[in-house]
Amino acid sequence: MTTIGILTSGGDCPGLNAVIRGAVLKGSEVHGQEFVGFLDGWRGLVEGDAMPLDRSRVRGLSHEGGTILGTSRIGPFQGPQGGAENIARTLERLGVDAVVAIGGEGTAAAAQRLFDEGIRIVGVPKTIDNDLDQTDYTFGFDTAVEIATEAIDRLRTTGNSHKRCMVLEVMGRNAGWIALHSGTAGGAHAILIPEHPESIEQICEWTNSVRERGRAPMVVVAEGFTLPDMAQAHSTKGMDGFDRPRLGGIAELLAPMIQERTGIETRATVLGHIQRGGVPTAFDRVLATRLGMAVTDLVADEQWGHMVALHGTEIVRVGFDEALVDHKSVPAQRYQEMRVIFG
Ligand SMILES: Nc1ncnc2c1ncn2[C@@H]1O[C@H](COP(=O)(O)OP(=O)(O)OP(=O)(O)O)[C@@H](O)[C@H]1O
Ligand SMILES: O=P(O)(O)OC[C@H]1O[C@](O)(CO)[C@@H](O)[C@@H]1O
Ligand SMILES: [Mg+2]
Repeated sequence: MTTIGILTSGGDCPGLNAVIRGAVLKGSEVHGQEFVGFLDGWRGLVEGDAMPLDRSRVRGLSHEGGTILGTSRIGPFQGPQGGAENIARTLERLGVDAVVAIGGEGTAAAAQRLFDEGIRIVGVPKTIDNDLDQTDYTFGFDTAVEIATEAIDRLRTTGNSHKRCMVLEVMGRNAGWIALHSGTAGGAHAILIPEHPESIEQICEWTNSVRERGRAPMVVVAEGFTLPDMAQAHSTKGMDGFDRPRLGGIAELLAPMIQERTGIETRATVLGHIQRGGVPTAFDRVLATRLGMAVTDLVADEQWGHMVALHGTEIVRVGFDEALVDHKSVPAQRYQEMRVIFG
């Protein structure tokens, strides 16, 4: 009998619970596996803090947002109990044979290091940012885009009523996927993403041309966007749990610049964690459930150091090392495709 320890790490996102449910149901039914859940991401693994996970615990979970296991940005190499050797001892003490880490590119990087040092670990890709390579989509992204699109629709009506320029800031860290997809779906007049800096003059040219047609400009900006003279993404919120700058606030910076240069009254909205909360879309529930089920096969086949991924409509297996070669950024051509209709 194989016992699997599941953990969720990094920012939470809708669909995590559906993965856990998919894994527990298929693993116990098809492979005779048993499950425990490590609490609060890598912290639970490092400290041996786990809860039992059986069929009854995962009942009805596919539509529930968040993660029943909790999550954090604490790393597996941090603290006196961290590091592969200590973790191996903890796993042995708890009778856990394999670890399933559900997370984004940061979690995959940590899992790769643990795998290199002998831990039997596999992964499931997740993040609203959609920036993990070697998978076409991560669950959570579709839900975030849906929420951001609804925000654009709502900002549009109030913007139109007051003839204002509305600037919406969305998440994504150093990737512009949420901005590009929600901006496209919501018909934004300009979409600003980290991969492709735009000057304030260009942004104002777009907003002016919208006003000249008698419309209220709608600008969507990703939190990681930079103007050409900015050395790094705007950050005034200090560091995260892994000592990286927390991004955000670029919309508040841009709005007065646009207003001053164009004379159009401008308002900024920062959507924030609303993008990560609540129920997953049907697409995310299906993807998450399939990934959760597939990861139990990966464990049964002892294919350590791999994660399940979406290629087209198929669930496939890829090495963490392959997924970590590149960060999945918005390609120039994908941005240019939309940019020709800005303004
Ligand atoms: N290169 C690394 N080596 C060791 N640990 C890492 C590494 N990168 C990230 N981690 C650990 O894994 C945690 C999760 O990574 P991160 O915070 O980047 O989120 P993520 O998995 O990318 O998910 P999301 O982007 O959705 O928040 C980090 O907070 C950190 O503790
Ligand atoms: O929840 P926290 O720690 O504030 O992190 C916010 C970050 O997490 C994400 O939501 C997911 O990686 C990013 O888009 C955002 O920059
Ligand atoms: Mg990430």
